[in-house]
Amino acid sequence: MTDGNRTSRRSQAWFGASGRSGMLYRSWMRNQGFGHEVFDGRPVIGIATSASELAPCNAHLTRVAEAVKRGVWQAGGFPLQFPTMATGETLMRPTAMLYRNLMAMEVEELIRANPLDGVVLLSGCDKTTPAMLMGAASVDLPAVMVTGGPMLNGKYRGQDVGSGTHVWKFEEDLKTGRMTEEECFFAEGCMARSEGHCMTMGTASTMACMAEALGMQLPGSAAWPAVDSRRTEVAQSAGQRIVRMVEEELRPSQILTRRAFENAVRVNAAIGGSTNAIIHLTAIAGRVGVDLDLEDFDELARAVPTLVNLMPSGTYLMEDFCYAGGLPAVMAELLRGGLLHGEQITVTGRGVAENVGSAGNDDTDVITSLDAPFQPAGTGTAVLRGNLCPDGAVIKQSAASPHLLTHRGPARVFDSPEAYHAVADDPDLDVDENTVIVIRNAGPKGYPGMPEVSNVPLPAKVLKAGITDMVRICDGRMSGTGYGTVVLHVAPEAAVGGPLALVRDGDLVVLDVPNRTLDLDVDAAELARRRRAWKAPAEQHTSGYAWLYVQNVEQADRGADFGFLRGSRGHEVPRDSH
Ligand SMILES: O=C(O)[C@H](O)[C@@H](O)[C@@H](O)CO
Repeated sequence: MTDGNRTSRRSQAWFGASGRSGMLYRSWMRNQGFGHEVFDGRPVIGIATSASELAPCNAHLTRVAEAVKRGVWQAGGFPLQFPTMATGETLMRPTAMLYRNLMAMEVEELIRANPLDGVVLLSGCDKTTPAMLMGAASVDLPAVMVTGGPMLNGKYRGQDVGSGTHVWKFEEDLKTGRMTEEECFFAEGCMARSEGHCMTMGTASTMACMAEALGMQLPGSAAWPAVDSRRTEVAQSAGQRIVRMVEEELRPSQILTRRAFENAVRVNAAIGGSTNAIIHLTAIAGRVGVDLDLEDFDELARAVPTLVNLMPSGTYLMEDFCYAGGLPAVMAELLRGGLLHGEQITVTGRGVAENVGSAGNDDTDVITSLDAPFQPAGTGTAVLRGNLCPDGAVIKQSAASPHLLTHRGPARVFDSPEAYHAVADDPDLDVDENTVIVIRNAGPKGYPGMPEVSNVPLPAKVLKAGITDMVRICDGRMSGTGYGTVVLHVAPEAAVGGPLALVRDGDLVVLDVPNRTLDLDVDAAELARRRRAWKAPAEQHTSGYAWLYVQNVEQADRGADFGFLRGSRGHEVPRDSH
């Protein structure tokens, strides 16, 4: 080993200590059978894993951790695996998003409090990936991410079915009698054929791609299926690489620069990524002091066509994306068009261009070119402003119906998703295809946690008439696997008195996505009168974590992080414990 930094390493403040403290720090570790040599100043690498049977997309990470460990040992480091909390969206109520910041806080504190020189972050789904990145960014020790990989493509009766995306489709089929309960029950299993996260371009796949686009995971990592042996190989490489990163002192603050975020925003547009990426990237940027606002997402993405033809915007699934060349093929194409910062440093210690320069595209149906893109530039996720969303709102155009992107229709307002669900199947519900369904009080403070409730199913009456989409507006989020003409993340949210709180049944809503506006056609004096009469909803929580969350969470346009968690708090060695 050519490493001359052994004695100055952070972990040596524990393991290199003399007297009582050193004995305490080393002795109990030896109950795991480690010999004295592991304390000799070699890089001590934490392997943070969100493995949990309650977060199914993360359940296999213990196996991935074994490969990382192997790599760390091979490179001369000392690997120590530790669990973090896991926030799986499919089981956690009211939403895993309520716990993203808690997990980020836990990751940050665990890294800082322990004798670690670097960390490998293992995560498997949409909230665990940003939570790990947020926590690690706030500590700023060398860190590399390994995401758990997508499930194999769903297969049902000869057709590809996508996790999430087909849940919404099958729900409609059930409502309109095209499918029976038994068929749905069978199809459930067909959508989850292996370990891994959603194999659509939902938020898990998107955030895995974002980690790679930001330069925080090794090139090509995002797309390998969870069960592919190359996922294990890449995990082993990450284990080897983190040891070198510690020696090179390559930290997240050098990787997560404004340019890295600009790359990620453009890659998100090219892959037709989840709207949730906007919230998570904003929150991660907040941890490293990078200014990234909603307008950046719109402006940077406008020049980028959607290149990747994956559900929910398109046809294919993550396995196809992987075999076509995965993210390196997309990034190579964006570089060719001058749309990425090629010199931006990544965890490899090299720039983006060097990492992906030679990547080829093996299926131009799945990953299209800039010359013949799947969808033209400017049709990705748009940021809206107007008197209904002064602090912004977003809409994923590629997953919406083109004919509804310019729409004027009467509002039908529901104070909660439950209020809507209670009447959605009523054949006499006073709605038609022009109605704009407004769901409010689903924002960060209002629900709380900003759940994925915005893409409510269409009213049964409308579905039965053969209508497949309607405009919906909400201050909540939508699953990255979802689709429809749904305006999301309306800020400020209704629960803090945002204009969404003032909408009444019958008010005309004017949506103009090409001009990026969302307005309520009600005069200002009337809105002011309604505002004076508005009363804030009663507090739902007066103690506990949910109370802490509501007190501190910022609005969607700020990334819904806790205000007090913004920025980096570094990795200074804490005081002795005995
Ligand atoms: O945003 C997403 O992709 C979601 O959280 C999914 O993981 C979940 O809704 C299941 O489809």
